[in-house]
Amino acid sequence: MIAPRSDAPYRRAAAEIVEELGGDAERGLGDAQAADRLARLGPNELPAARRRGPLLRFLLQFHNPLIYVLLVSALVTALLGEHVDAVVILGVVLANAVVGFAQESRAEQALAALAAMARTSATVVRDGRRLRVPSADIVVGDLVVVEAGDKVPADLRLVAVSELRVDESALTGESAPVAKDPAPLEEVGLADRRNMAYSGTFATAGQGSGIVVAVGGRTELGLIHRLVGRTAGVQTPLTRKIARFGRVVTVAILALAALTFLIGVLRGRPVAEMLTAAVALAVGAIPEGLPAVVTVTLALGVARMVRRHSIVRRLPAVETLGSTTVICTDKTGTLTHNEMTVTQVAADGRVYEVTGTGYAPEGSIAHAGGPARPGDHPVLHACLTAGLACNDAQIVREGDRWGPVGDPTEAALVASAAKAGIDTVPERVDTITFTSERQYMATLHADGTVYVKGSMERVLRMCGDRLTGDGGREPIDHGELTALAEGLAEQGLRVLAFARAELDPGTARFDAEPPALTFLGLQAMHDPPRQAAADAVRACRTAGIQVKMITGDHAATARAIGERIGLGGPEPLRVMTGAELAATGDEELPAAAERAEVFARVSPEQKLRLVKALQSRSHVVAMTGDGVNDAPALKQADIGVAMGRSGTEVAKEAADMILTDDDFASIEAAVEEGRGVFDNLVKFIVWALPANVGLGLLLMAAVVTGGQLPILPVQVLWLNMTAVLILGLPFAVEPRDPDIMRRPPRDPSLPLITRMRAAQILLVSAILLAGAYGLFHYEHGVASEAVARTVVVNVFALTLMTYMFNCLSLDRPILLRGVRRNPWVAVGAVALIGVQLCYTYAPVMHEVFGSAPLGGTAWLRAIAVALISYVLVELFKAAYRDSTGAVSRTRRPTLP
Ligand SMILES: Nc1ncnc2c1ncn2[C@@H]1O[C@H](COP(=O)(O)OP(=O)(O)OP(=O)(O)O)[C@@H](O)[C@H]1O
Repeated sequence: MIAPRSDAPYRRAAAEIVEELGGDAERGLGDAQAADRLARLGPNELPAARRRGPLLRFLLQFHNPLIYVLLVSALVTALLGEHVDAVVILGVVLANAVVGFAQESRAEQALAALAAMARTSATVVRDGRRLRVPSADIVVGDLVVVEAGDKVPADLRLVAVSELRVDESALTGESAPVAKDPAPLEEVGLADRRNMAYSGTFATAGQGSGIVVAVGGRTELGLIHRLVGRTAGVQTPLTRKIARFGRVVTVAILALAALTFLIGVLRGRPVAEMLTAAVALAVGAIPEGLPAVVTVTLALGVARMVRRHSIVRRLPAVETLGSTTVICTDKTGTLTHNEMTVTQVAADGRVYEVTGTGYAPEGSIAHAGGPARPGDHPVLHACLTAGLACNDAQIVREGDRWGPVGDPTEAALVASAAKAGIDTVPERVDTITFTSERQYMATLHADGTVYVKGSMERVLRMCGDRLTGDGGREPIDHGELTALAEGLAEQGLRVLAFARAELDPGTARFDAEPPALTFLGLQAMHDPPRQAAADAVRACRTAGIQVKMITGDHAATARAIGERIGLGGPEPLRVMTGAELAATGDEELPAAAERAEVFARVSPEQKLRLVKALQSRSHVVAMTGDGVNDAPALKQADIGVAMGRSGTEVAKEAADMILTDDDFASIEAAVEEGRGVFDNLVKFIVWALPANVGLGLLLMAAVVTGGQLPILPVQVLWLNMTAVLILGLPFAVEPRDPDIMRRPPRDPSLPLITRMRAAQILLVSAILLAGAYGLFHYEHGVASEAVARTVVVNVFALTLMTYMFNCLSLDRPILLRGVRRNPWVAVGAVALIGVQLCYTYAPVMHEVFGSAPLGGTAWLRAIAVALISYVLVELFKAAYRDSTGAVSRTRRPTLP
């Protein structure tokens, strides 16, 4: 890949590099020094993929078969001496390009803004203090700290590590994490990649620190990036499908236009007239605006989701969200606030009540109605001390509130210890960190004491006896303690168990596992459920979406919280534990996974199995996760959702969507937006296509029956420029249907345009054909050709207007309510009437477009067609609604 150079940083001693870069391997750079380097050398960003310049993007708007047709026809028209027509066509082509350019730029801007939001942050040491800064602000010489879950923000020459493992697959394709083991500061050591951590890779375990040797485009990732030059597109499966549909239709219509031309000429009609007919046909029938509308609607949907706290990382997720059938969610932080407060402590056979709220170290500990001074309750004292000793968190005062720094579970233990006046512990010399798999944490202190805390099951297994009030020990009764813990968990409390052991003072390290322990007690903490989450769960149930809780917590805690959030509705919750999951074979798992609402004591690996099991039952699964080990499940899920606040960079990178507020309600909101985007697209397409089909049919009918052309190319262009744009616009800002979350999820295998919608499109096309063709011949009999053509244009414009009202809901009549919900509908209607009056009466329009003034009865006839169309479509919708009876009624998804 990249030839190793003799001066490559991994071939040099870290100390030498630190000196050369003017850094400090302990205190890092100074703030001012870092700011200066940032200003001088620029941000730590990969050079943006070279974007096409605005001029090129504008010119590309002309790269479109329809535009070619128009340009050729402008040329032919000019050669025929019709200069006005030629200019009109060119004007329309230009306007079309401007509109397309503007829409595309808007979509790209929305997506660029998103990319900026999804940027990562990193930990640096500056002036001896650790800070979290945007990765872009990192400069060469910075001392960077990475921990499990972090993305390495720049190329680092490592100076110190502790069990650091790095997933370098982004760089090397090798998926097994690489153990990092740099040479000491002054040495070169093995002179290989183990000395380094590279930008764009992920720390999957342990931690380490290193000096930044390269940033941005100068990192190894940057070099590769330059070689590959990837450009991120705005395409999704849907936009691709629509673009393909557009291409097929375009080719078909061009062929049809050529055929029409040939038939006409063979029948002896003038070539110029047939050319005009063919051009009008091509212009009228090709749905040229469709792909742009789809892209813009998706981009607008993405922008709305940001306002509702979800950042979509991959555009296709917007489409998938609308068809989500199952949401698997974490408990802590997503369904609850992740604000832990210890409310009860069980020690020495007693249960103590702890008062106080939040993380404030203010409150008291009471037993049997009286205060319990820790001095009189040595086991209680030992249990609270263990909570403070085996702990990496702090509580800090912010204004008049106390907040946690670090793991909220641990911060709660700091607060409970403080309430008993315990605030110091012996110096710590070694640690076994907590992981969800390990389920405990252990610390070794200078006086030889080992403190352990973790889940009840795990800690009890390590305990041989328990501490008694007189300082002695007695055998433990597992059954009794388990019952005690479950009693607390059933109240929805998160229960941690505490234990300790004594080693020889001066022991410096843990051997593999902690020794046999003495049980101290339990602390149970309250984590208030989120009210918004409960509402959102209810909304999901109504929308036919199952919500499942997946948690590492105890089954009883999970069940109690699940009940409070309303996961099972009125029915009792079905809980499956990780152990049951492990005992269930791949064949039975899908059915079991579908049945249960709560999965407790589940490991991240089991999440992956669960997603696959649900998908095997044709579910579209959204899954949340925040840890390093959640990444595979997030990738496997149809919608991987990472937590913006608590999530690791690894999880965010694997996810399709990031919640900025970690709240379950935001997932529900995103699903709602996803459904809305889809709905609006369908509405727009169902509304827009009849104009194309109707115009195509009208022109073919005229040529086949040998009559005069009922509409000229410039008049078709007029309709495209006015009616289609003015009336199409309100669809872009159309609010979601109020009953959008009362429908079942969309079946992703269904086509965008179902049979019923296709029938509706054909119905309106037929009305347009009959109305325009009939009135053209009638008017032609009593008035001039110009008048007859003006009537045809007005029939199209007015019918598209009444049809817009039909399409505001695809299944319910909502004429007035629709206007109140979306005032742009009224604006569009009034504007359209305005421009049509201008078209009909302004002399300049007569010149340019060949229109003519209409009398009152001609207007009435055109209006009649529009109204008849409105009524017929409403009847059609009603008939369809009655025949299925399904549309707006709640329906639970049918479970096999
Ligand atoms: N910092 C910690 N130290 C020791 N034990 C812990 C710690 N945090 C949690 N535990 C114990 O481990 C169990 C599992 O915790 P874990 O963090 O895996 O659940 P969780 O992933 O937070 O739950 P959720 O999936 O709902 O977010 C908890 O029930 C608790 O008993």
